[in-house]
Amino acid sequence: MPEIQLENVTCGYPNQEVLHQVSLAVEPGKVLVLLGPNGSGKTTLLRALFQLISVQQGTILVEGQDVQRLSRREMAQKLALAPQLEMPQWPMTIEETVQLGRSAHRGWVQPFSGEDAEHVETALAQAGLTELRAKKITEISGGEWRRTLIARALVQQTKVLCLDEPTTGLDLKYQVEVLSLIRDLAHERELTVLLTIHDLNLASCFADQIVLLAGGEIAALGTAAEVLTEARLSEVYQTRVKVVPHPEYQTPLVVPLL
Ligand SMILES: Nc1ncnc2c1ncn2[C@@H]1O[C@H](COP(=O)(O)OP(=O)(O)OP(=O)(O)O)[C@@H](O)[C@H]1O
Repeated sequence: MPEIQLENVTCGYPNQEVLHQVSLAVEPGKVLVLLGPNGSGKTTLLRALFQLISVQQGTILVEGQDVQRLSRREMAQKLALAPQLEMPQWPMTIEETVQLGRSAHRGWVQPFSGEDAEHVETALAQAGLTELRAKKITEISGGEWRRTLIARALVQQTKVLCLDEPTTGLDLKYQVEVLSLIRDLAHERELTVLLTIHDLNLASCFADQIVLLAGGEIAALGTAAEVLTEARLSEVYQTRVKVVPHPEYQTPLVVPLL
């Protein structure tokens, strides 16, 4: 059974329908990468999955259950999101922010357990934040904040992890570290990952499956080699590209032509 399944999903905003009849499935332990030009509907798809916007038609299933029937708490135990646009509001520390990710498991009033603390330690280390844990989130860099959001999602210990542009603002080392970590968690611990990204070459290296969105519809779905073709990318992104074999791996490398 797929961990996540969208069946003919149509959704959007009061003044604009964004996704039209989108169907896709993510198998357990796989990394599915959503690609597509600005405004193609990637974030809208994640918002629909998390019920932040309602689905006008179709269904979204998580572990075979309709998300519309799940309570907020059940959702938070099944799905974690590292959002794209959240801004740090209060002068909390990085550690306190990451601890918030445990609330779905212990509720707001129960004390923090040893198990909660262990998960926080692990997530801080995985996101490279152990040394920075005491820093106020209002006084950290954009990349440190991005890693804090990823750690807060990891600490939820859900089976499904969704990340909206997780590498934006990260330097090269952390782009590779974050995506390697997420891919390893998927392949070794059966975490199911759905992420959006603009870097076609990172998508090519790290995705098990790619969905290319264009104008709220699926333009292509498959492996990197199946989806990332010169003709399709040039058409969808309206710019010329060359696709060559990666010098080290069996994945396509996309080079823009000026
Ligand atoms: N809150 C909103 N209210 C109304 N329309 C919105 C809202 N958020 C996004 N849209 C519109 O929905 C469409 C899809 O936006 P979405 O954010 O899903 O695209 P995206 O593929 O994630 O883009 P990007 O790569 O720029 O982040 C766009 O035309 C956008 O203007």
